[in-house]
Formats: sequence, structure tokens, C-alpha cells
Amino acid sequence: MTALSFRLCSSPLICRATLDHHATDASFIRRAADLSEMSAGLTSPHPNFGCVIATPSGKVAGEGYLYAQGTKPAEALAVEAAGEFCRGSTAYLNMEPGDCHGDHTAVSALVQAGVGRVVVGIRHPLQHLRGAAIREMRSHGIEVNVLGEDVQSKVLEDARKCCLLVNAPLIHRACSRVPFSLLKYAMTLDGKIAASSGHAAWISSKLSRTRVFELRGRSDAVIVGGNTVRQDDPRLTARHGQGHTPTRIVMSQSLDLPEKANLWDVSEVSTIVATQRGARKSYQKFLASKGVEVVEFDMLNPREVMEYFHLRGYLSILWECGGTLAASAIASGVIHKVVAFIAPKIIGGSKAPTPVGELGMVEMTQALNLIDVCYEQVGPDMLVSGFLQPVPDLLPVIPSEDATFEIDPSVNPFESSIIFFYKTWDLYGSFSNFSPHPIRMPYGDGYRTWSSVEHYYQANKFVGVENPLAHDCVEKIRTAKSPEEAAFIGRSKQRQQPELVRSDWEDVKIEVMYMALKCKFSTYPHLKKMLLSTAGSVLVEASPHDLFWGGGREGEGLNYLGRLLMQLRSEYLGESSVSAENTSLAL
Ligand SMILES: NC(=O)C1=CN([C@@H]2O[C@H](COP(=O)(O)OP(=O)(O)OC[C@H]3O[C@@H](n4cnc5c(N)ncnc54)[C@H](OP(=O)(O)O)[C@@H]3O)[C@@H](O)[C@H]2O)C=CC1
Ligand SMILES: Nc1c(N[C@@H]2O[C@H](COP(=O)(O)O)[C@@H](O)[C@H]2O)[nH]c(=O)[nH]c1=O
Repeated sequence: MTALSFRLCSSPLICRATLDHHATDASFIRRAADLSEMSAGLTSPHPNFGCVIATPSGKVAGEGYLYAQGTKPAEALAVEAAGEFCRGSTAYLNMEPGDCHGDHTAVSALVQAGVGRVVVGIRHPLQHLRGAAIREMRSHGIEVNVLGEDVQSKVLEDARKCCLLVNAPLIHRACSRVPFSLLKYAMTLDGKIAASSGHAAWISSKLSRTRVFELRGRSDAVIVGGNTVRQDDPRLTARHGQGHTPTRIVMSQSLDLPEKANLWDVSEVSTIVATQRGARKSYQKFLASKGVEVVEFDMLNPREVMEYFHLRGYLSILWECGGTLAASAIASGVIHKVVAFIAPKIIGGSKAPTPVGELGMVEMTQALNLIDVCYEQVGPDMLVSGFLQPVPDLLPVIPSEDATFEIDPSVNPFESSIIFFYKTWDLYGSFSNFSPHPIRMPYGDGYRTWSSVEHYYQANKFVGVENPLAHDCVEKIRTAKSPEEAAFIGRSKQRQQPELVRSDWEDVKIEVMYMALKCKFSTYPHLKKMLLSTAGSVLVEASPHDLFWGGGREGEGLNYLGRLLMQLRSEYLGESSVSAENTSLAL
């Protein structure tokens, strides 16, 4: 079996006219993405939608963007602006419309105006909305091209990336069930965020601080730790004009906070204090009397707090804390992006605070590398920003129509039902690697029995490595009492002692899994029958954590387990149709 690839490669023979066409599509999609951000800082953060309507000769006829939740959709505004030029035109949308209220306003506007073609940057990131508007437009006879699926090339891929970035908060929030979090700090050239005394006003220039006000205006909330309140008495308001002002959140375990503080003045904007359950009840009462909301947590940590604010509907959070809380937030995996203003100043001081406290790392190889790093000079300062977690790519979960068809011709990816499986006790739980179905696989000179596919898969990470410790690992995993234990040993060893992992693991792991699955489904006829009974459906492992083998919570994962099962199903279906043909020939 060859490794599966679901991205269709662009043909090397792609012609000049197609390239020009792609360049035009790409530039209008980029424009739609830029437009979609026009409301940033003016209203509460929301999904960003922009629409450009272009005539067949490539002229912009109308544009629109969603101003705020519940206001007229970008598509309707663009149609109004383009008027009679809509007929036969192409509409460019950075993101598939999300028909949240069932009123089809965006799609109806395009259909009724007679738009002939729609180019979509990315599908809607939310599973319950994804694909619906695209299907609806197609059902009305509009040609819909989704970037990366129906049309592909380098220039379109770059444009698609702009669409992902412009809705990064929504995509991250959908995938990780926490709001999008941006850690911002200002530091001196020698890496300090304050003097040893704690004094920090100011490190960065006025121009940089104006940029911070803009960042605040694009956020639902700004967070600091208790110590920053004690040291700085901050206001944390967005003083960037008439724009949106975020809620202020303080995280304090001790509630050993001052009675007089700018944040307790809630006349213009609210403040929420997140604290440990039971902390200083009398002080909690005092805060309540000031109009400050206090929320108690059983475990006050960044993840719990972020999950809570996700449930309250927050999309985007700006962390403006010191290094203590920043380290805790990074360690709990809730920070998605970092923005650092670096001022050309030196303050010194071996005890002066730094932007990120203790992370427990001891070697430089453990350092977290930022992705998509940008550098910009802001007045005298340098602004460095980048992602700590890549914006999840929405493309692969339900692969392109052609590619899915390649794996399993019975599947029509956007019309088929989706069967999710995850826990072994679920309806299709036997598809999980953790299902208790032992397999017998070649090993060394003979065969060995493995208690589950997971046991076999995890052990294979260490097979063939000439180190007794790797051999021990294989045996420990093989004799693990449960698939969970096997997974735990395999994953932690891989993390702690990467030198024990075979060097070709990334190249062979899909093949290893495929062979194990093939053995499992061939050994147990009832499992094979169950797999065949799903023909025509897309299989998705609904693992919220494993974004390689699983499909993620909102379809952001690569779903390789589901793909391999579909591949296997297709092979079995092929075999049964060949044997049916042979039988009928024999008759
Ligand atoms: N230059 C810049 O960009 C910035 C500079 N600063 C400077 O940094 C210094 C303060 O730094 P620092 O002490 O690190 O301040 P933090 O903002 O990180 O506050 C730390 C406090 O956060 C609270 N906290 C609640 N939960 C947690 C948790 N899970 N993990 C860690 N902390 C938690 C605790 O408050 P409690 O003790 O109340 O329980 C803790 O003492 C000041 O001098 C300030 O001027 C601060 C922000 C930005
Ligand atoms: N010192 C420092 C920053 N510090 C951050 O700004 C907060 C003060 O905000 P406010 O009271 O609204 O002006 C402070 O508590 C800390 O979070 N920020 C920067 O951009 N540059 C700086 O040099």
C-alpha cells in the first residue's frame, strides 16, 4: 500500500491561462479576507466574513463585510453595492457563509442576484454549518469552487492561508474549546518586563502602546495576574477611539489585592476576578459591592478559566500578565499566539522579571518554536509575533471529492453521512484501535500476539532500534494490561526518550497501522461485516486530542484512522465484487 495522500497535487502541465485565472481568484480572495477584518476593534469579536463581487472582465462591482453579529451579511451588502452587475459575476468569499439562524440570507442574496460562480476561501469551521451553504449554492446551479478542493495552486494556497489567519480565533476556538489566546508583552533588549523594583512604565514606545490599545479593541477580554494588579494598578482599557472595549479579567488565588484599584472602577467596562474557591470571602463581598464579578474555581488554572470563558462565549483573549501567569498559561497549552514588543533599552537586574517564568525546560532543544513569525518595526521598537500553535487546517478531515473517491468510490464526501467512532463502547466502537481484539502479527522470525491494534502500533515505535531500552519498551507495551496503558507507555517514552524511537517512524507509521487494521478486520468476520455495512459513509475517529489519527472535535483533525478504515473497506468491497463476478462467470 502506498501512503495515502489526500491533497491533489497541482498538475505540472497547468496552462498559462489557468495560472492567470488562479492569480485573479487569489487576489480577490485576499481582498475578501482583508475586508472581512474591517470591523476589528469596532465591535465585539465575531467570525469575519468579507465578500467581493467581480464582473467577468475582472472589475470589482461590489464589496461588503459583516460589521457585527446579527447585522447584514457581507454577501447581501456586496450584492446591494454591485446591483445589476451581479448577473453572471463571480462572488469571492473568504469563508463559507454560516447560516446560523436558518434564514439563508447570504446564499439567497447571491442566488437572487444571479451570481454565476462563487469562490470560497475556506469552509465554515463549525461542523454543524460546514458544507451546508456550499451545497445550497450548488443546488441552485451556482458553480462553487472551494480553494484547496476544487481549485489548487501555490498562489491559491497562499490566499487560502490568509483566510485561515483572518478567522484564526474562530478556528482555534472551534478546535480547542477554549477562546483564542494571544500573549502580549513589552520587554527591554535584555529581556526584562520591569525593573528589579517591579516598575515597568514604560518599556515600549507610545506608538507601540497604541498598537496594544488596538489589540485590546480586538479582544473580548484582557487578563492579568494578581501581581500585575498590585504592581501596576493597570486600567487595561482600549483607548483607541470609539471602539470596542474588552472585559478585564484578574486571576488571583490569594485575593490579596488592594482595596483601591483602577480595575474596580467598572463605570465604563466590567471586571471579573477569577479566584480559588473559598478565598477571602470578605474581600469577595467587597469586590461585589464595587460591581466586580467574582468567579470561584475549584482549581484556579489557565485551562479551567479559559474553558469557563469559552462557555460564556468569549472568542478572543489578550493576556497582558507578567511572566508567572504567562508561564502557567503556556504550560497549560492555552496560548495560541505571542506578540512581543522589544524596546532598544537595557535595564539589567538579575532579579528583574522576564516575560515567561518557569517552564521546566532544561535543554534548548525543548524550546517552543513560533510558527509564521512576523517582524515589524514600530517606532523605535521591534514587534515580533508568531503562533505557538498552528492554525488548524480545515481541509483534510473530509478530503476533496476526487481524493475521497480515490480511497473509496462508494463515498460522496459532501453528501454522505458521517459515522463517528471513538470510545470502544460506542455504536461503532469496535473500529477503535483500543477495541479488545487481539491480532497476530509477524515479529522477528515468527509471529506474536498483541492484545489490541494499539498495543501493536505503540510497540512498533521502538521495534528494530539497537538499544536494550528500546527492546524493554516493546516488551512493556506488549504486556501492558490495557490499550490505554500501552498508549501511555508508548507516548510518554516517545516524548521523554525520543532517541529510542526508530528513525523511520514518521515514514512507516501509516503502513504499520494499516497492516494492523487489515489483520484485525480479516481475523474477525463480524468486524469485517460491520465495516462493510458502513459503505457510503465517511468514517471519522472523533478523537478530540489526536489530530493526526482522529478527526478532532470539530473536524479539524487529519482523520487518518478513518481514512485507513475507508481504504480497507474499499478493498474489501472490491474483493467481494470481483468474487461475485467470478461466481457469475462460473455459473
Ligand atoms: N512589560 C510588560 O509587558 C508587563 C510587565 N509586567 C510586570 O511584571 C511584574 C509582575 O509579574 P508577575 O509577578 O509574573 O505577574 P503576573 O501577572 O503573572 O501575576 C502572577 C499572579 O497571578 C495569579 N495567578 C492566578 N493563578 C495563577 C496560576 N495558575 N499561575 C500563576 N499565577 C497565577 C497569582 O496572583 P495572587 O498572588 O494574587 O494569588 C500570581 O501571584 C510587574 O512588575 C509588572 O509591572 C506585567 C505585565 C506585562
Ligand atoms: N509596561 C508595559 C506594558 N505593561 C502592561 O500594560 C498594563 C498597563 O496598562 P494601562 O494601565 O491600561 O496603560 C500593565 O499592567 C501591563 O499589563 N505594556 C506595554 O505595551 N508596554 C509597556 O511598556
